Amino acid sequence: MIQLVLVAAVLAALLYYFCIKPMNYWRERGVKQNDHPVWLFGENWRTTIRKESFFELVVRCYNQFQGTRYHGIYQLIQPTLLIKDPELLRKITVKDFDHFTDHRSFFSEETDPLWGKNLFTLRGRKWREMRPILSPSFTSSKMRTMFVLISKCSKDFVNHFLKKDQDCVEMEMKDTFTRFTNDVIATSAFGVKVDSLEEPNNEFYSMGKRATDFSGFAMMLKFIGFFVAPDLLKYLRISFMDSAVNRFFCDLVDNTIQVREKNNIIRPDMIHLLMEAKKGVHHKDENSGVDTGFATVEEADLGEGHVTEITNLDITAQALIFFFAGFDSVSSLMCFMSHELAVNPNIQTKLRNEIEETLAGCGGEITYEALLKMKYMDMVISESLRKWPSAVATDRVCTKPYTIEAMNSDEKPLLIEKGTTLMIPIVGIHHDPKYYPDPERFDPERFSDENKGKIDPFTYMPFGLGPRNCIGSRFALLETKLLVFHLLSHFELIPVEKTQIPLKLSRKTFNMMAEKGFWLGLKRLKK
Ligand code: HEM
Repeated sequence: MIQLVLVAAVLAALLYYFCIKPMNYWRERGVKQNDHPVWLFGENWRTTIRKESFFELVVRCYNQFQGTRYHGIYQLIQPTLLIKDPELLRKITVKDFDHFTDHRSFFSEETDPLWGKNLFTLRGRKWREMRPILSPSFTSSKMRTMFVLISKCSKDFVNHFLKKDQDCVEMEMKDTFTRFTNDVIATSAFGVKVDSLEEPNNEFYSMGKRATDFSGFAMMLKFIGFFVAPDLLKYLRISFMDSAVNRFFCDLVDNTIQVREKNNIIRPDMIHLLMEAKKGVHHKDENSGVDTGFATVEEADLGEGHVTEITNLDITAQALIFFFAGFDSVSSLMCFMSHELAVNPNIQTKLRNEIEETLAGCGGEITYEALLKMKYMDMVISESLRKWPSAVATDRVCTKPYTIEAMNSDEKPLLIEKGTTLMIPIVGIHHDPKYYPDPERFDPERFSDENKGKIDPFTYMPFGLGPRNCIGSRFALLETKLLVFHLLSHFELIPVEKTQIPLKLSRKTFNMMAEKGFWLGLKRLKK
């Protein structure tokens, strides 16, 4: 009997400690929070039972407690401070960046070295060392070099469909665009040439799909496990990534490095820069400080004669995060943009007119400079990223205690403890009518020369904010512009029977996917 009581007491204590107590974290600090958070699941309950997409979750959380600058939520059992006020976002991501240098990570270097060592997950000094090594891969001069590689992939892509000799080709765009982004990142990050439309089952593409497949219930459970009890998973040596995928990418990078070293091959790609860094050679290029879009943080002072030690595993980890981001986020942007162009034919016509004028202006062959000068292209992409940001939210972890001073009588100074997670609700802000009237309307004019000056930079953040923003934003934009340029030069994007209008988001995947896929028709233009 005593044993039974003891077991019950221990269970009750565990239940209280793990399920109930964490859900009072914000209340105890006088911060507004949901009165009845779901034990153990917090705000993630509806996504777990697939009643809500992550996009919907972020918008719903953002809209709680209107008029406050921040409030508390629970991501599973993790207390998270959701920041809504643009000025506070500026402080956290730029001015007082020193207190919030890290992203949250639940991967361990031991069980998932490729996830644990990549730039997104790296923390503190390790991140400060790695970011300046990778930044030179994305400067304007590197983008000019990439332009040639990406142009080739874009032309191959369009030719593949021109060869079909059909007036209209109907297809699911996520699969199609992912094949394109796969080939682009394969050549520019890994130095590998593949054509995933002509060879649909090539190993690079299959492994990429396996590495980025986060669908399914088992994956959902794994995610929850990593979130709620990362140490337990580490102890049990459960890894996030499939071991075959790990091996494939590690072998690929090892072999590439060996062949290049043996044959003295120099290719202007990311593996080359990392190989140089491994030897202790640092490339200084324009913007080689941490380019944030809003501020430039100089390269970290690592001390006299400091040489960052880089292993082949580090190189693979960085190449893999580039691959992951390039594979999925960019293809999502292309899908949403194509959908909007298909359902807004007047916008598509205006963009095609600009494409034709630009092409005529540069003698029938698009140049890097001419592409970058296209204003309407820029406006359409900016609006696509506003309405459908591939990353619906991002985060920061407090690395040094920080106080948010009170701004009005409803607030008290709030001490943020080291280790606290903060959410930057990108999609919530992008859909706030206060900043973007009629937010569901797709309207590139919001970003015209006349209007864009009115947008507060801290209310537009598809690539995040401050020194920890997206390192690949220029690359993503260049790739999307080139693809759309070549595509619209030859085809009209049209809705077909299977096109879902209005588009609904899938509740089954972690990444942004359309519930019924992105079905569209490519109708050949009569020339
Ligand atoms: C449309 C495409 C893309 C979108 C919307 C996107 C968005 C983002 C966002 C929101 C973040 C977090 C920023 C923050 O916390 O402030 C991020 C980080 C990152 N992105 Fe992207 N991204 C895209 C494409 C790419 C590409 C093509 C690459 C690489 C080739 C890339 C590499 C990275 C890396 C390495 C980080 C972590 C940076 C760090 O922690 O220092 N992304 N991205």
